[in-house]
Amino acid sequence: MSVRVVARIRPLLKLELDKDSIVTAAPAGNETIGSPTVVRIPNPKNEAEHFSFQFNSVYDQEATQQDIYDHEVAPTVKHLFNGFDTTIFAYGVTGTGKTHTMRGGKSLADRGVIPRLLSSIYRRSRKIEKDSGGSTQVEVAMSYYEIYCDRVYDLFEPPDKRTPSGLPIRDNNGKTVVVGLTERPCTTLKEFEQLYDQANVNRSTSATKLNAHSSRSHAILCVKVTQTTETHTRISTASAIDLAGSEDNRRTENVKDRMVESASINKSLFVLAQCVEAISRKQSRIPYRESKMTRILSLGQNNGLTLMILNLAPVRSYHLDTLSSLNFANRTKKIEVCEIENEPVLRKITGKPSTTASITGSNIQRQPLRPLTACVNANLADPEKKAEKPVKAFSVYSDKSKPARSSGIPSQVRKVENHKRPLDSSSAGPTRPTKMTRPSDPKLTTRVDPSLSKESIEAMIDAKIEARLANHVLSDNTAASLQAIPEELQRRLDALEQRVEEKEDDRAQGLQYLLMAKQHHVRGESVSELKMYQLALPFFPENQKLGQKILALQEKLRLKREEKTSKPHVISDAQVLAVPRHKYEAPEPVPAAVDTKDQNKRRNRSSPDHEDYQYHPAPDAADDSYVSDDGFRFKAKPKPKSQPPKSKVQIFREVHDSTESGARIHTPRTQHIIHVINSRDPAQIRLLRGVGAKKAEAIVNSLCEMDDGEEGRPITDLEQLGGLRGVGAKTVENMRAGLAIV
Ligand SMILES: Nc1ncnc2c1ncn2[C@@H]1O[C@H](COP(=O)(O)OP(=O)(O)OP(=O)(O)O)[C@@H](O)[C@H]1O
Repeated sequence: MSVRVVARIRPLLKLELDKDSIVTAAPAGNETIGSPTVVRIPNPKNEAEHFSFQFNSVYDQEATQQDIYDHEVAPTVKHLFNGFDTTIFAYGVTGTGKTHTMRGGKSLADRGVIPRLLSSIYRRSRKIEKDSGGSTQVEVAMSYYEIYCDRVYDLFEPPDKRTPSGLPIRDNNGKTVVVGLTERPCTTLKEFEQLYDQANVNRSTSATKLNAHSSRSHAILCVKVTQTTETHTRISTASAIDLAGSEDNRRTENVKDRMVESASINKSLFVLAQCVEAISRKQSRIPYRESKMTRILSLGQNNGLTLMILNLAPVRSYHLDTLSSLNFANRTKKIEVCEIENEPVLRKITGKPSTTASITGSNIQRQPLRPLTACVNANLADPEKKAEKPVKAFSVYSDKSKPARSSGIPSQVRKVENHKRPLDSSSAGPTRPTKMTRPSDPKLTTRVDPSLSKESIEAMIDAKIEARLANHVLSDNTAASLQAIPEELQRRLDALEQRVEEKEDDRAQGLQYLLMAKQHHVRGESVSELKMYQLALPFFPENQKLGQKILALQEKLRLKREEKTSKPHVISDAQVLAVPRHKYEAPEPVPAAVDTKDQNKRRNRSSPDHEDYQYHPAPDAADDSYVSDDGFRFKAKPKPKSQPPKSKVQIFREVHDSTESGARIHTPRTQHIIHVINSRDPAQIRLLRGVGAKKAEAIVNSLCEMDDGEEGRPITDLEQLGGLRGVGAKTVENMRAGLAIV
């Protein structure tokens, strides 16, 4: 079963009424009537041509909240009660209507997917209780948290009470869990709404140029439904995720904090795109661990139903962003997820399981919770369980167009196919490999496929270590049992865990550079783009495409410089770049041209790996494949090969000089550094030598602190720069040494 992907085109907003809509919904193929399943958008290079993207369903500007809920979400409710976990997430660029779709407004008509879903859950609960004559009890509990700047915060805790480092997440038998999250029971819709509204106040939102209430975090709501009969308990979870939107900071005009948030949002979405890319290429390693959001979302790993709502803005100003979202969604719809229902467990006679987490904000003791989208049931962990598998009955989402909606707002939901799994799985054909069906006998798992690469074996070992660590943390709730672990063993476990984290940090750093390179590429800033690729290279030293990309960019810049030989003394980005030598010499191949008219033919001509090429707006943008995961293999970060150029121009020797009036004038190099620092743009600052992502953020924070109420006070010399927190003379010297005329 693949992830169901539906697109929703939002209406024009008040300020956009004079703008033209370029994104439209259409029926598939040559049909003129029927439910739209295709998004059409012009080729930015040739408006006469149109790109078409097919999804499971497409909702145009007129679609109401009720339409989306009735057709897409309501059918999942009964599966939730049949024991399937469901995940619904909204994806899209900032300001395209994700929060509107998920949360919506306060009026009845405006209510989004989440309140409607809860309303259905409560209705169904009451019905089940009534129909069973009270022998089945249904309890609903919720947890709600956000991932802000790659840290997990409980939204039931006000920001001032949060631990700055956020809640830890752990893998438990391959599932991701947030440790120490509050879980609140809510017995009525009213109670839910109160808790939900209260928690939303704690969510990080800010005004940007594109959205007055822009979400600065990914918000994950988990609703746990526990059905208890006299003999069994069945738990399933609905996760509703409102992702933060990707942002083009030329358009948001973000500054300071917004930029830092934006970098984190863009990075996590970039990693998500990487995961989707890796899954669609069937790679053995999916880079889930490179961001908390992807770890938690676990797209393609979670069992149950997954629905992605792709939110789109219809206007031209979003053109390239919309294409990029469409490309992403196009890959996502190919992801297969496993349809495994949660099995009921025999109930212990002593009483009902509590749906209430015993942990509250004030209680320091951490409690492991069930995972979120990749739901783990308490029952799964129960080794003694021998419950019969219920017959599965739920619809399988496919890429086929859904049946035509009869009129504007149909009352009938999608036809449901029954895909029943035999009670005895051994009698059926091959079962899908899932975490739940994996043999638990260690002897069975030690057989290693000889075709596995060294890296994938390492990754497996790391995953095992992590799982053991998580088991260890999660299975022993009591302090007493923790103390029982010998000190030496604990120390070694800690060291192992640290090693895994460090590895991932390094790799994430490399990906961060690639992300920045892509951002510079989109802005046409070739020099910065090159710099970012060079910074990424030590993390992926064997990636040939990356090497070729660097060579091609160097060549492009060299040609540009030759054209500008008449201006040798003007310091520019190109001049301040220290270019390391690299072993790759082959010139970069010219990417295939993009067209849609004849998609199939073109597809055959372009790389077989890239079936989405035809949708890429520009030839350059199509050459993204270097960021895919297959070529990257982790290596310990080698020392940078580039050395500062030996012959430096004397003009840079002096930090500053004095004019007759006593005022300081700076050398071009100093001027450049001061200019970059005063831009307060972490992306620019980290181009300076010796400045990583963290330091760039620290510098911007330190500058903001310096403002002291006065907006944007600039630094005027290198002494001031050296005085900033976390900078110092050595860093300043390093920054200067990184600048030279080439
Ligand atoms: N279908 C719709 N009908 C009416 N208004 C809409 C619709 N979708 C979005 N809007 C309006 O568009 C604006 C932006 O929407 P919203 O805040 O939901 O965007 P977002 O994608 O969540 O943005 P961000 O990623 O920045 O949080 C809001 O004012 C919202 O009310």
